[in-house]
Amino acid sequence: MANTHTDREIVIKTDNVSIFYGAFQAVRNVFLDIPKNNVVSFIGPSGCGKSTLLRCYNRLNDLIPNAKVQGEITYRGTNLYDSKVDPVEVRRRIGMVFQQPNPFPKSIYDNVAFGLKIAGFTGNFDERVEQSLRKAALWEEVKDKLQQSGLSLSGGQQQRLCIARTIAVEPEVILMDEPCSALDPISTVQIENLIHELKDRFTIIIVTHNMQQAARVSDKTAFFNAEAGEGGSRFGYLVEYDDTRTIFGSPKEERTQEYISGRFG
Ligand SMILES: Nc1ncnc2c1ncn2[C@@H]1O[C@H](COP(=O)(O)OP(=O)(O)OP(=O)(O)O)[C@@H](O)[C@H]1O
Repeated sequence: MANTHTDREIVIKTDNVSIFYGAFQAVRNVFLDIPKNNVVSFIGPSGCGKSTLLRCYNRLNDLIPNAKVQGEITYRGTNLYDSKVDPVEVRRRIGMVFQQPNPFPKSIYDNVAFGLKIAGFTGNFDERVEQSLRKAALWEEVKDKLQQSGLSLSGGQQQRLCIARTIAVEPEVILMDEPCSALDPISTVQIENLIHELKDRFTIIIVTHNMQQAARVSDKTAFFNAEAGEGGSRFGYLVEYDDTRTIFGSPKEERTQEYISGRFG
């Protein structure tokens, strides 16, 4: 039977990628393709390199001294690490939402408009700000107070504001690094519902510690683990990557089964 997920167009290819911090190898030999309009979860025990790999997809590791990427990451056929590629343009197309909501100390309106200005947007700002806040399921709550500080919002609203800010510049991919871990359960459900709606327009990669969340929101799940290598230091590697229902229902690897059933990690 045809697999609808893997038959989809591939947006990002991860081809034998290893990532180092100085001499320390944090991630080893990862192969992993991200299909268009899928939600892909990265799960695994602490320190297995989920965030490290995620940050490579929009070259945020460039900002970490000593970080080095080996192998090839291609976005729509272009090597993201080619010397001709502009990391600022990469980050416009591949946006990021962080664990702690981090609005700018500016008005709600300006939080969304700011990135547009930087990106050189010359269209109708009011319209784009409203659209972005609507897509982030925040408009109804803030439409009468757009000039109030973004910091006056609740944590869950701040996170949706950060999502609005990210989608305003119309990226194709959104990276989310534990986007709900600082939020209460109701805000978490709102963000999970939002992720469902956003996948019609965006491709989403989400790092999460919450396995139920991975099972609820994602089409595909990548399970990573960490193991001691030569010299005793621990490196992260991809154990198994498949449709989420397979990973949580009938994984091929024993390590995955142990992890999802709570026997380690
Ligand atoms: N800036 C850095 N400099 C040096 N080592 C780092 C840096 N960031 C992460 N590491 C190391 O790389 C390894 C992978 O870390 P990473 O944060 O990617 O794992 P993770 O799976 O996302 O963990 P967690 O689930 O705890 O967030 C760890 O051993 C970590 O200590």
